[in-house]
Amino acid sequence: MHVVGVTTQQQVFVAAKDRKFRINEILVIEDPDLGYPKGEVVETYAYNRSIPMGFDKALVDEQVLDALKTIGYDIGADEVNLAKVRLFEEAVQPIRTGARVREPVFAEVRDMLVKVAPASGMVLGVIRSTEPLAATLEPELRNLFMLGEGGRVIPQNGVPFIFDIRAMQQYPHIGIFGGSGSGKSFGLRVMLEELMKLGVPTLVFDPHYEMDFSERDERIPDAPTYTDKFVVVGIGRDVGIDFSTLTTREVENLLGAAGALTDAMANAVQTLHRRRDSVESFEARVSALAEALEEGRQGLEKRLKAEEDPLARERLEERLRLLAEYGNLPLASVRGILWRLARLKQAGLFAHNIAPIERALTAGKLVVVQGPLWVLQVFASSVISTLYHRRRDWRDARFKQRQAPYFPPFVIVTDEAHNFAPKGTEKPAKPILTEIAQEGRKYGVFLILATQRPTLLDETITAQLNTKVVFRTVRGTDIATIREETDLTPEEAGRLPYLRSGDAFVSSAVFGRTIPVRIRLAHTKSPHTVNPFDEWDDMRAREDDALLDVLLRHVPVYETALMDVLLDVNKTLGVSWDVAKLKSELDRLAQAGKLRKLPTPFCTMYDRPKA
Ligand SMILES: Nc1ncnc2c1ncn2[C@@H]1O[C@H](COP(=O)(O)OP(=O)(O)OP(=O)(O)O)[C@@H](O)[C@H]1O
Repeated sequence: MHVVGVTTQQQVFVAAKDRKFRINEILVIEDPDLGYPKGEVVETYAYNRSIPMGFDKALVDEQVLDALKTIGYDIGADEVNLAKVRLFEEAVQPIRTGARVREPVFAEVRDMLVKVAPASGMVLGVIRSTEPLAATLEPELRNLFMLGEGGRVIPQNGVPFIFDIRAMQQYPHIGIFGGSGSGKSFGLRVMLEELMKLGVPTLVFDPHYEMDFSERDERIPDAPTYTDKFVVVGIGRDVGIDFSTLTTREVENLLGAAGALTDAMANAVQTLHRRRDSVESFEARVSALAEALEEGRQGLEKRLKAEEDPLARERLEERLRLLAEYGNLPLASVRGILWRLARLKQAGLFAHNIAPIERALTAGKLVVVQGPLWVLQVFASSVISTLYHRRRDWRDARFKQRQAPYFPPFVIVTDEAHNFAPKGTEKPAKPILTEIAQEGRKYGVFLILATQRPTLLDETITAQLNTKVVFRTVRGTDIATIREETDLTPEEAGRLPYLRSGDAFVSSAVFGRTIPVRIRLAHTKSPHTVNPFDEWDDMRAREDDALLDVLLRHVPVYETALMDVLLDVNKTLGVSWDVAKLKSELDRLAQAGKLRKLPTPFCTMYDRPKA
């Protein structure tokens, strides 16, 4: 391989007769005067007899052709491979044309590619186009994972990409961007496995109910198990919000998340909520006021006059007091609050507290919080604020040499991040996520935010994501956002729509340049990996088996005597079929070969299929 054509201090062309170039591969230029500069292939071209060189004048000019001839190429006869190579560091003077070029050995590029040992970092996959370096890798960097290529499972075939979690202290927060099916969720799973490996306390919001790590991918030998490293909690089932700890502002936010609040409603909440209110005491006050407003002062007074029961009198007097105090609040607003409160209660939001989450995080585990998206948003805002402040209080207290209970540093992870912190609109968790994006580093609280739509994510937050993992992205507006927010070159941005599932560019301040990565195979499987059509087929097969079990108790079944069979089917399967439905099912099973249909002289008969 040789340098050919006009060279600059940033970029050269390299030609080769006997090998093809890989995009992103690293090459060393043997120019001792310049200290053996290294660069990365950013574009490749191949020429042969049918596409001779010089054909596309824009790229290969006379000087390239002359240089090739000088070093012994037979233009037009030989196959010529050409690569545009961008230097990692600008050379102090242009590179000498004709200089020899070679593949590096691993030791020469180690510092650029590997920043931390596999045991201390997140081993996310392989750096693409580093196959030539595999032979010279150190033993501790080999055989760390398996890769999935075209449906096959293959061993690690290059330099591992290991993300130094400690570097987050300096360059906090990670963004994961990619369109549907690009491998974003898969990549997130791999990251979470690595966080569990490292024992980093992690809080995951899982709107897709997919982050469970119990099931191993049996294709991967010796895959670690994660069962004791994570817990899954459901909002309303295991965790919830302790209403009595909420400030009035937080109550307002919560109710607003159940349905937008009008100004009058917000005012009503501010007027009616009292510190340390339980959900019951707050609801009782609001609903008593609603009844009082409905009945009016005169009605209440009339009833009070006629009422003799002391308890009932007390209730009426209480209503009159409420009316005197809050009678100016519109009934519709008060009812609006009740409706929103009921919605939150129905979601189970106030039935539990966050103790299970605190316990698991303190034990260095990963906690997956599941629930419908809107409930998750409400819950996230509350739990993140509480835990962030707990961490902050501990740090601040330590700084001021005061005592405060210890709370560990932690990572917050969410998919569909644009729903939690959208650009332009307010959502319950947005203020706290923005605060953590800006200040979290100081306290050891970090974000990993995944989204299909980076353009819709709040810009303040996007700007704070110091590492961005970019998967296949097709939408032009999202590509434009990614270009603005990363150091992806125009060539790399141009490749974004064509990346395979599981390939990504990692643009990170930690590395100072974009690194192309193939994400490793996850050790565990998502509960959703079953194809939905296979699942449907399975379901139907199971239903058929249950029906056949009943029918075979009655074979041969005569079409003219179906009553007993029907009663048994209805009772055993818990259905309420009529004779026509049973007949059609018998015919369907016969057609599927699961029963035999036989005409007899008097009627049709169904029997076991022949063995
Ligand atoms: N690193 C990888 N290696 C091998 N195959 C992968 C990899 N990543 C993803 N795939 C394949 O691509 C499919 C889609 O990936 P994934 O479900 O992660 O996409 P996604 O970007 O999260 O899409 P969505 O947002 O729709 O969930 C996976 O089911 C898997 O078969």
